[in-house]
Amino acid sequence: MFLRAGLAALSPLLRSLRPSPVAAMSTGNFVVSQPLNYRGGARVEPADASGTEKAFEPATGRVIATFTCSGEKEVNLAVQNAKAAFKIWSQKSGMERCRILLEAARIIREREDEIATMECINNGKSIFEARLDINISWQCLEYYAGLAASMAGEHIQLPGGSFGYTRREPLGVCVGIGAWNYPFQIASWKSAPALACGNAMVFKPSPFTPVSALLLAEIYTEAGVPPGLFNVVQGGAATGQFLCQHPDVAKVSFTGSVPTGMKIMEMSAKGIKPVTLELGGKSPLIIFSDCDMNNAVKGALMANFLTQGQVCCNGTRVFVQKEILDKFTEEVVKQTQRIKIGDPLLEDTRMGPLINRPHLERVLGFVKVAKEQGAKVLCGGDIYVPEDPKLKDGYYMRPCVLTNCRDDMTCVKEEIFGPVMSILSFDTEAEVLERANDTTFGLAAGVFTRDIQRAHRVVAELQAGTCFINNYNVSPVELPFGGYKKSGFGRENGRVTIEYYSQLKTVCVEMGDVESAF
Ligand SMILES: NC(=O)c1ccc[n+]([C@@H]2O[C@H](COP(=O)([O-])OP(=O)(O)OC[C@H]3O[C@@H](n4cnc5c(N)ncnc54)[C@H](O)[C@@H]3O)[C@@H](O)[C@H]2O)c1
Ligand SMILES: C[N+](C)(C)CCCC=O
Repeated sequence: MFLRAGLAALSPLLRSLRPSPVAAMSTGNFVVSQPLNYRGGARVEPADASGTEKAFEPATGRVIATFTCSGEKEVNLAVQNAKAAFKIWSQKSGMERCRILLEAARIIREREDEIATMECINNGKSIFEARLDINISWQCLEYYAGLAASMAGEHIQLPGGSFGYTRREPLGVCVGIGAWNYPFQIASWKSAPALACGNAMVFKPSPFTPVSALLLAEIYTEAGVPPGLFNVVQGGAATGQFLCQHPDVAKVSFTGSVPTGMKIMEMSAKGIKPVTLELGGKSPLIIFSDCDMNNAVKGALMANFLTQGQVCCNGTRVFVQKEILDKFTEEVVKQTQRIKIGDPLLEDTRMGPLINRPHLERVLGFVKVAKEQGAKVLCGGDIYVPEDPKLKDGYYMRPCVLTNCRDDMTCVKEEIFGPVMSILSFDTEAEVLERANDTTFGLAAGVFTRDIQRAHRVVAELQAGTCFINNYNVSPVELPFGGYKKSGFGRENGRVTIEYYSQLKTVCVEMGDVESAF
């Protein structure tokens, strides 16, 4: 223990002697040189393979890694490592877990720039946004560290001095499967509550963004978790299936699309495993004529263009009350055209490339269909080629604002997952509520109005798990996040998530004699 304390005291000094990894990283020169699997507290090459994948730098179109997808044997090794670590970790007190998670949060904060840079290179989001994501990530660890120390059951008095109590116990080995739009943040949102509750985790990032979860794994190890407590396996559907079907996995937490979520639920049902599903959306943003126009315009941009529009909870159906439609639209277009697109590692860039070529083409395809169905493109919706020659093969497009939209158009009904905002107009509150709720999704919704009674009345009627009043896409870790309807169930963040990573044991204690029925 003293040795560990001594090393911990020395580690800031040792870190300051390391060459800064950030200084060496810029767009166009990073390649992955270390194994991308993490097991037993170290990076490892997978023990077997189920194919290979390539990871790209979206800003340049360069391949940064060709890696082996983990097969059944590697998945099993990761689960067995997690099982062994679970035995040690689950015996620790909440306070002991709290200290280690706080140390991990501190290291993330210290390495924020390096992690954010890695996120930019592999995902394409701007460094400005990536820093926000990493910020939210360490806050999430801090938040659950705090809850770890105060997790407790109940004491219930029974007749005759007898009593009962409840214990909140961990589940065991939990699996996290992530999407590519918030790679580090998703890994943090899943692992922090899981570990705080005393579980171990095997995490599989999206094959498009395999890199940054490894940094989190290394940080947990440096902070002092037992080797094997947080493991990373790589791959796509096949690797994900091995994880979900593994008999020693107690829970699956999934972030991704609705069709994959259905498969995860089916597989988990066979093993009676609880699942958390954080799925897609097509969220409404309702702008009433009495809104603060400046804030409403800023809110609409926040609701549509973060991470190049590749955000699950984006408010892509922007309903604007008729009286202010023209003024609002004009201002939204003006501000959208000002968004600086380009190299995501430059400080003034606010929009980088989309995740890959097929996805860029898919998003442009949605714009094409929108035009064919009668929508009008007010700006963007086309490929953008930055001046810098090293970016010419990147996956850039101009953010798009569509008007003349109708509720039955494809661009209004389907999740595009790109920088495409559809503006619709409405007359009355009752009408807009009906139209806003007319979707199979229910992830998020927003309302801009100065009328406080209307604001609360409207959100009470909106069928969405996360609602914003006079803002959009902010995500304090203290607030639960998750969906209604086909956008999934279970929650991430907030106190309630403890319930999704633990189980309740009831203990009934007799203080007298047994009154037998026989
Ligand atoms: N609600 C949320 O919190 C949230 C957050 C981010 C993204 N999303 C949603 O994610 C989608 C985009 O992400 P995506 O394209 O990575 O989604 P996806 O469903 O294609 O993939 C998500 C993850 O599932 C894995 N996977 C794919 N098939 C699988 C299978 N059969 N079994 C097990 N794992 C499998 C993938 O490899 C990946 O890691 C969008 O719909 C978006 O709205 C939701
Ligand atoms: C941090 N945001 C912007 C709320 C996004 C959460 C994850 C959804 O894709």
